[in-house]
Amino acid sequence: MASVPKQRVSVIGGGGNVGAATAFSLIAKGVPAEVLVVDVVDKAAEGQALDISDAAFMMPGICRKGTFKEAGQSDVIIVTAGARQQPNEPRSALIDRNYKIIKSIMDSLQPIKQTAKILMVSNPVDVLTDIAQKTSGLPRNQVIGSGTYLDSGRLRNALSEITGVSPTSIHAYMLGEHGDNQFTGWSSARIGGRPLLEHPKMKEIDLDKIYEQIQRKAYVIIEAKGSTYYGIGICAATIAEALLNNTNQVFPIVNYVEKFGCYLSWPAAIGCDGVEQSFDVKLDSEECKKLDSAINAIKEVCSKYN
Ligand SMILES: NC(=O)C1=CN([C@@H]2O[C@H](COP(=O)(O)OP(=O)(O)OC[C@H]3O[C@@H](n4cnc5c(N)ncnc54)[C@H](O)[C@@H]3O)[C@@H](O)[C@H]2O)C=CC1
Ligand SMILES: CC(=O)C(=O)O
Repeated sequence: MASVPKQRVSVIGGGGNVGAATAFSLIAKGVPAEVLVVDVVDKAAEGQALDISDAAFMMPGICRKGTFKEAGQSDVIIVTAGARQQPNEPRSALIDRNYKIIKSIMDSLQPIKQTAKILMVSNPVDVLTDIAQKTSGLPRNQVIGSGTYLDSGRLRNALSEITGVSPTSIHAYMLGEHGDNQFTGWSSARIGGRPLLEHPKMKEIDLDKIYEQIQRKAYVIIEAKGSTYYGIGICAATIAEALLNNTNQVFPIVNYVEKFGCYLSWPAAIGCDGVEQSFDVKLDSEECKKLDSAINAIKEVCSKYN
């Protein structure tokens, strides 16, 4: 039998769609980690872990079912547990159902390894990251959420179709909240070292229409097939890889930004200590107003649930 990798990543809620897609993405990306699938429904965790372990036979990672106690001793703990949206339901409506689940999960994980990093994915992710940090007892830099990394990927794909440039060479963010209060950071967007909006193909584009397409994409997928999971699976696995390998890659993710006094979706460099650096994004006056709306919406919910 091959030796067990030294680093461990646990996926809580791994019996469900997002958790299984995340565990599978970790294995398929070749992350050399022991991936534990943990779920309150033991049989779902067992089935997903066995299925994903079949995909791992030629990869450096391994996958098995795990317990909450084992998960608490992981290097990275990814939380995807909880209720998902019904068609047309906003993410914010999940808070009543999911905040109790997140609090009970943080209790079940205790004692949590002091160097562990928690990556929240369950929605509403900006608020639940705040709740997870407070209930886990870990420092703020070690508790983050996937935030608008997924939305920014959706944006970069759409911009790639318009400009004909690879999405990896388009630097553009959805910011604020992974929810209805997200906004596009058009004024900070860059392509080939130039402002994105100066690209000839962007001149005749309706920016509001692109924004709406990105902001609505999850609703469209949920209406069509019930839930979204492949995109977030690869996003969560990529963030986990940055945490394990200390890459200091910049992601628009949920992190605590001192000057705003709350967790929100904002660019940060991610390494082995969690958040290594947060950035001051250049915004125009309209974008500043949208940022204020996102901060107010997040703070209002946080104040009710803490
Ligand atoms: N942040 C993001 O970009 C995204 C977030 N999500 C969110 O991810 C969450 C999960 O969505 P799906 O996987 O589609 O739902 P799902 O219903 O397929 O899976 C949820 C899983 O959580 C488990 N669970 C419930 N309570 C638990 C507990 N106390 N401990 C451990 N496991 C528990 C369930 O047994 C189930 O296996 C939802 O909140 C959804 O909104 C979904 C897509 C993208
Ligand atoms: C469900 C969700 O949060 C998303 O796909 O963006």
